[in-house]
Amino acid sequence: MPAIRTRGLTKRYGAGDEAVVALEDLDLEVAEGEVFGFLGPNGAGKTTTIDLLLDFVRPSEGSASVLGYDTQDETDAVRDRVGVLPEGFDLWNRSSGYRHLEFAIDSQNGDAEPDALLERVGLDRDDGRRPVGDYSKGMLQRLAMAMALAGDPAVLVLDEPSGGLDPHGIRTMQELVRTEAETGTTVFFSSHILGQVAAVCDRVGILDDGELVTVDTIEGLRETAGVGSRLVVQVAGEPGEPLADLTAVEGVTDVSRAEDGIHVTYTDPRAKATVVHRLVESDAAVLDFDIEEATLEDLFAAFTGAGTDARSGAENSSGGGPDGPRETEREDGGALEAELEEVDR
Ligand SMILES: Nc1ncnc2c1ncn2[C@@H]1O[C@H](COP(=O)(O)OP(=O)(O)OP(=O)(O)O)[C@@H](O)[C@H]1O
Repeated sequence: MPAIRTRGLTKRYGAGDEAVVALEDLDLEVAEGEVFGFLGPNGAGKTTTIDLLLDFVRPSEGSASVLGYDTQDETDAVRDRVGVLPEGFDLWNRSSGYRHLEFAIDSQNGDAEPDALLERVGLDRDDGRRPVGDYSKGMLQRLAMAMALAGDPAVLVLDEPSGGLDPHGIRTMQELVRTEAETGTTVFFSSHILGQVAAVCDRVGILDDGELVTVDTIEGLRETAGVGSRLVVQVAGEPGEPLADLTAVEGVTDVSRAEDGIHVTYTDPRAKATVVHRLVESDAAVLDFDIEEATLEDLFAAFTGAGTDARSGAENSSGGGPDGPRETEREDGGALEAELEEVDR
C-alpha cells in the first residue's frame, strides 16, 4: 500500500473564465518510508496538493488516499497519522516554545517529551521557555518542525521546510528528515530549492503549472533530461581529427570547438576519462581541463523551461588554479597523469 496515492486529482479555484487550474489530473504514488521531493516553481500547485491531501480544500475532480485512508471520507484517520510543517504557519507570539509543543502533543494525541522534541530540532530548554515572539525566523521554523513531529507521525509533510534556516539549520533539518525516514516515516517534502531536495530525497516529482511533468530519481532525471555535464579541454595545436571521433564515445552527447577549448558534453561520467585519454593521444598537447557538473537547476530548466543554462561554478572540478591554466606537457606526464587519475575516478 502506498503511503500517498492520488488519482486524477484536480483543483480549480473560481469558475468560468476566471478559473485557475491549480492542479490538474495528478496521478502520484509515494511508497512507505520514501523521502519524496515535490519540486516546482512558485504557483506550481505544491501547497494545493498538500491542502488536498489533508482535506483543507476539496478536489474539483479525482481522489487521494494517505496510508490507505481516503482523504475526504476518512479525514481524521489521515490527520492523526500525518505531521505537517505548513508553509507560512502562525504561532502565538506570547506563548512559549514549551506551550506550543504541549499543545501540539495534546492535539495529536502524542506522548512525546517536549525536551526530546526540542533537542531533535536543535533548540534547548532556555529556548523552550522563551515566548516565540522573541524567536528568530530559523528558531520558529525549528519549533514548527518539532510540532510536526509531536504525534510521531507515519507521514511527515513539509511545505518549504528550509525557509529562514541558516546553513546549519538546513543541515539539521536534512538530518532530521533522514532519521525520520530510517525509522519508516514517509516524508513528502515540497520545495523550490533544488539542492535541498537532492540532498535528502529518494525520488523527485516536478510540478509545473499544475501538471506533474516527471517523477524519477535524481540520476534518472539527469538521464532523461539529457542535461549533460561538460568537459572543457584546453589544447595547444590541432588535435587532428578527434572531434568526430569523440562524438562516438559512449555517453558523449555533443562536441564543439570554442575559444577556450574543446567542449564535450556527456551524460555518462565514464565518458570524460575516455575523451581526455583520446585527446592526450592526439596531435595536440592537452594543457588543462575543467569539468562543469550539470546542476539540479539545469535539470529543472530542462523539465520546466525555467531558468537559464547556469552551471554551478562551485561544482567545478578544475585542473587549473587561481593563476590560470597550468601548462601540462604530454611528454612530462606527471601532473596530467595525476589529473587523469582524478578524472578516471
Ligand atoms: N485559494 C485560492 N484561490 C484562488 N487561487 C488560488 C488559491 N490558492 C492557490 N491558488 C492558485 O493556485 C495556483 C497554485 O498555487 P499553490 O499555492 O498551490 O502553488 P505552490 O506551488 O505551493 O507555490 P509556492 O511555491 O509559491 O508556495 C496558483 O496560481 C495560485 O495563485
